Amino acid sequence: MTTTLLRTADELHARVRRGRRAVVMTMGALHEGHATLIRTARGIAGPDGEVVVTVFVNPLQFGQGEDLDRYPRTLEADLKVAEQAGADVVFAPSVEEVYPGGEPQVRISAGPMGERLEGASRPGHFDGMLTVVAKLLHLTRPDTALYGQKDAQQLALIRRMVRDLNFGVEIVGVPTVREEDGLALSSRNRYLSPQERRTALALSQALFAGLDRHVALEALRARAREVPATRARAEALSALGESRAAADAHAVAEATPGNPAAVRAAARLVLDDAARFDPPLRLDYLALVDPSDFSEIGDDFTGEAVLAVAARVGATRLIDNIPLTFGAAS
Ligand SMILES: Nc1ncnc2c1ncn2[C@@H]1O[C@H](COP(=O)(O)OP(=O)(O)OP(=O)(O)O)[C@@H](O)[C@H]1O
Ligand SMILES: CC(C)(CO)[C@@H](O)C(=O)[O-]
Ligand code: BAL
Repeated sequence: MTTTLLRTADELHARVRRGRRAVVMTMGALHEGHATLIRTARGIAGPDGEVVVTVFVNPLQFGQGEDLDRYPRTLEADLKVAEQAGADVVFAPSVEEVYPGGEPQVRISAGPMGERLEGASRPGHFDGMLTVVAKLLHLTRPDTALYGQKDAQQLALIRRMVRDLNFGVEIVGVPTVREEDGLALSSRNRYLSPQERRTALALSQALFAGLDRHVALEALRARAREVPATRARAEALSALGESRAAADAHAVAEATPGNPAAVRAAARLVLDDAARFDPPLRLDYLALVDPSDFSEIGDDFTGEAVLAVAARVGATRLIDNIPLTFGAAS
């Protein structure tokens, strides 16, 4: 398969559409995470449809002092990755092509969800991101658009925009692709020195520590449901001198409340440790949130949640997250 490079909206519009169109939006510097999105898009579009990959470093979503100028731009290599993964078209417009009148005066507002976590650390980021996503959806007119779970808040906001503003496009989320040691693939990983990369591993390790604690507590919780009179049982076992069994039954009885706090604490321990590494990890946030609005979940929360982390290592800011389900088994 040969991938066609298009640079202008006119070229894109002149292209005769065929079958189902699936779009993957990127800022370039493509890696295996992007390739996975493109392969998934190929599967959705099928052999008779088409896959369009956009490559555009959007100035609108970068704040002052962020890495807009040094963000890697590697179009030649990107074309090869896109082609190998099955893209029909790479649409790589210039800034002037996307914003012909300069910065747009009318923009999408991300609302309250866009002010939390990433939005609090990067004011205006999500307005700029949604504005370009809206433009790219209008330019590429896909049936389906795919985004990575790695940028969970971005994915949630795009879903919200599409629903709230009736964009009429299917949004598909793709699970995070990781290195073998757990580090989430990210274009910004290429900024890291080997020492910084070692420290950066703490992000995913913290999430997995939170996940391990979560799995253990959910198992206890499920057992608590099976044994209704657990506290009474613990006391009875204790009275009989069965101290280990009593301690176990006690843990089951106490497992129900406080799971989110315990998950946060387990992750936090790993991050606190990494704050003492050389170079140190500087935590921006660790949060356990409801993915429908990215607000912190309470101790009695049940359903899908996201454990999210953002931190700086040297001059590089990285994010990662992991989905967790509370009270799954009933
Ligand atoms: N490791 C990954 N797994 C799955 N999807 C990913 C991964 N990394 C990026 N993506 C997705 O690829 C799309 C384009 O992302 P982008 O070009 O910003 O790459 P990135 O690696 O996230 O870069 P950055 O370092 O800027 O965060 C987004 O939908 C993003 O969520
Ligand atoms: C969705 C996106 C391409 C918009 O610029 C960007 O935020 C990204 O690469 O995740
Ligand atoms: N990967 C999300 C885009 C950004 O960091 O600007």
